[in-house]
Amino acid sequence: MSLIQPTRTICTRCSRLTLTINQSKSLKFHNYRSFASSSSSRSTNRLNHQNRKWPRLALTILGITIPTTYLFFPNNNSKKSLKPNEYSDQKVTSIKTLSNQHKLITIPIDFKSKEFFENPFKIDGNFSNKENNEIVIQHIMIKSNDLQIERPYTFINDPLNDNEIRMVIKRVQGGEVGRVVHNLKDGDSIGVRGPIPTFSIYPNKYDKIIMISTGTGISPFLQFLSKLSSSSSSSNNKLIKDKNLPKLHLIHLKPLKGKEDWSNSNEDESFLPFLTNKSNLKDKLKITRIELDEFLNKELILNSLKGFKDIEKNQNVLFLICLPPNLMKPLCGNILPNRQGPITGILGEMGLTNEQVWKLD
Ligand SMILES: Cc1cc2nc3c(=O)[nH]c(=O)nc-3n(C[C@H](O)[C@H](O)[C@H](O)COP(=O)(O)OP(=O)(O)OC[C@H]3O[C@@H](n4cnc5c(N)ncnc54)[C@H](O)[C@@H]3O)c2cc1C
Repeated sequence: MSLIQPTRTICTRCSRLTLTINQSKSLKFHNYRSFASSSSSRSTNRLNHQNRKWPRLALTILGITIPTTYLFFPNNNSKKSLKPNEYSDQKVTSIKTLSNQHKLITIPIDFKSKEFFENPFKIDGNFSNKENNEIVIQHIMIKSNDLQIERPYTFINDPLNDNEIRMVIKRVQGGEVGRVVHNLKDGDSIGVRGPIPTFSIYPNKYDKIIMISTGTGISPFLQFLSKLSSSSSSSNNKLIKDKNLPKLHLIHLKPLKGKEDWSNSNEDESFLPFLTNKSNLKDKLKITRIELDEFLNKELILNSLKGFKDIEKNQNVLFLICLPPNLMKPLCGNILPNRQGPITGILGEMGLTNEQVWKLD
């Protein structure tokens, strides 16, 4: 059975869309009504009679063919795949309130978008070295249509595993994109581009990886641990197996008194209670919570790093730090414009270098 496809043309006179079935029996929807109403002679009536039949037949054919055509040849504009360099409207399928300031946002990803997670590219533009188990931590950009500004957000899960990206978005006072996201309702759409690489890491290269965060600074670590967990449990990845995983230590500062500890809730399976139960990370992952006392307390940090002394001189330790400037500075020194800056503060005093400490925005 052959499909009769209407040809789409734009009328040069009136610029309106014209659907044409077969060039010889051109049916111009926008002309039909005026043609029929203006005819008065017999011949015109006969023509009218014929024409009355044609539209009915044509409409019947179109009624069958347009939906069929749409099914098999969907319009390109309807595809909503993610692209790193171009915004597309993405549907937000779930919005959960985690605290007064935090919302958990879920955006499903389609089959085509998966390639960016399956074969992620790195900051240097090259594809990740999957054979050597390189893991790329990624973020997406969300834009505010009102002000035409964009902000980066790091998802907390492994999209390849979950077919969706999930993010925790904090609303800060006077914040524009935070306001836009917090006003969304389930089913609304938002402009997204990405994924974009944040940093990449070869976990097998290290004996121990220590991650220190507070608030939404934990997001890159939740993503890293989710990706590590799914790659170590995947049967086709022979190299990252439990025994090859580094020791993992996540030190997450507790929120100030009176604020909700969303990362310790059961609201999402990337959060701490689920991470600690992931069978393939269980023996490797240690989670320490530190009471945040406005300022970073050296004693508390050193206490939480107990056992670290054993490997202090070991080159194979990596610190990943994602803290706001007021906490980053006393721990390891602030990030300088366009570069990491020297390792100072508590970690600097311990003799750690830029090789062993990565500061994250
Ligand atoms: C790589 C990367 C990943 C990120 N991932 C996340 C994420 O997963 N979740 C998330 O919530 N944010 C994340 N951020 C921060 C985010 O991109 C925005 O900076 C933040 O949401 C504020 O944007 P806004 O438009 O709402 O506020 P803006 O209009 O940019 O800021 C309004 C005011 O709030 C201040 N402000 C900005 N951020 C904070 C803050 N954290 N605390 C207090 N005051 C602040 C600004 O200085 C300004 O005065 C990430 C940033 C980077 C660089």
